[in-house]
Amino acid sequence: MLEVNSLSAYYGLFQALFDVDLRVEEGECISLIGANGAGKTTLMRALVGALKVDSASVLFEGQPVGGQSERQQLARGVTLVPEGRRLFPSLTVRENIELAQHHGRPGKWDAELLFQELPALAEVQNRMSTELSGGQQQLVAISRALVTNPRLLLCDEISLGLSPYAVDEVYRLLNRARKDGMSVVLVEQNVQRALAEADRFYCIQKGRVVLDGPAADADHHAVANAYFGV
Ligand SMILES: Nc1ncnc2c1ncn2[C@@H]1O[C@H](COP(=O)(O)OP(=O)(O)OP(=O)(O)O)[C@@H](O)[C@H]1O
Repeated sequence: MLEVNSLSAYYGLFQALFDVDLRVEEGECISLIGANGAGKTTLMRALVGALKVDSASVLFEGQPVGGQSERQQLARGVTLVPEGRRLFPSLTVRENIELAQHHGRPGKWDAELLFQELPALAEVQNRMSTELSGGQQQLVAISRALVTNPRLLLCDEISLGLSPYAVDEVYRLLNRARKDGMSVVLVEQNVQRALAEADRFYCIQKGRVVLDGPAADADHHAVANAYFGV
């Protein structure tokens, strides 16, 4: 479904990614693991079309992503849940979700299905998104992505700063969406969680993939070494 071949990415003269190869198959969940500044967000931005990269280096269903806008990627079924949530503060929960739905693809996921799945969110649907707890805001951010009916969902640090209960809620929603065959790429700072949620993982260090494989068989010692670069 998604193919990344020898991807390099730059911020001006600074090279942030070096020859990254990566695959995501239909229905698969992969985790990107790495220390701060390793290049995970840069990779996500390249996948969603938000960063200019060589057009042949990222292919979604055989079509180049490079040179496409985030909007075009959304229309093709690739949606990012950005780090920091980026909800519209002047809109209610429902308005935030409905606006995203309006810009997304038609499909099964809409505001009504989400409120059915998340009764606690339904109760606060008319509140301003800024009045919600961090965990609830993150559920809104994921909901906004789900109602675009993506085939590939990219999640950047969706558990950051949340309570353990809220983290479980966030992953419960994600796993519910995965049951419909959605593919997922996760950036997750909690390595245990990253391995527990994913089918496969890629460990990135200083812009390079240094270790990858099935998450279930991951050697935690090797992952820790790859993560810290020892
Ligand atoms: N807009 C930018 N301009 C210049 N350099 C940048 C920019 N964004 C990121 N970088 C640099 O690119 C490298 C990779 O950053 P990136 O944000 O992709 O890492 P990350 O693995 O997502 O880190 P974190 O976990 O802190 O979010 C870092 O050295 C960072 O300083």
